[in-house]
Amino acid sequence: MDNDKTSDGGVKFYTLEDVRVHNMINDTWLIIHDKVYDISKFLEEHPGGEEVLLEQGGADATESFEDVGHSSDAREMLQQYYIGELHVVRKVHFPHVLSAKKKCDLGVTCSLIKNDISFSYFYFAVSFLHVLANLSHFFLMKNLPHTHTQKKSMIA
Ligand code: HEM
Repeated sequence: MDNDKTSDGGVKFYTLEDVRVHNMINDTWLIIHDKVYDISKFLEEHPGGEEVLLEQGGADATESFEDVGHSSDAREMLQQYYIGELHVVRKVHFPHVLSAKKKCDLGVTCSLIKNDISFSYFYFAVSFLHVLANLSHFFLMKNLPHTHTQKKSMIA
């Protein structure tokens, strides 16, 4: 079963994981420019042969598609096989974590996330210590003249 999501506009979104399993004859999906195509019924019709399409099955074929220099007719043909968009995680705060999450969604190793999160904590801790050091310095400086006059009055 595909883990596809439908937005308000009725567009379906697929992750790379969803697309990856459609990599066989009679069930071939491709990604071209972040759009997902079900080209199962096109394999035999492809002027460049079905082999090249099967090789790209379940994957991002943007580069191979562009390398061939397909005609505008070929680009128009694509539309009839369109089934949805590649799911991309929206960017908000914490760019380290989100970029790692996106990599994870796109099927690249997720272990990077842990490193990125610990880097965020490390960055937070360093900033916190920096603020603490500045505050201590501020209060120390504020109290110094006071200590000095105290010493002077003690001597007198
Ligand atoms: C669903 C996506 C695709 C469509 C609709 C499509 C369509 C076409 C069409 C109509 C042609 C005839 C030449 C032209 O009009 O440009 C063609 C040729 C060709 N296509 Fe595709 N194609 C697709 C994907 C791919 C991919 C992913 C590859 C990857 C290698 C590829 C490789 C080729 C090759 C090698 C030729 C032969 C070029 C030649 O003989 O000069 N195609 N394709």
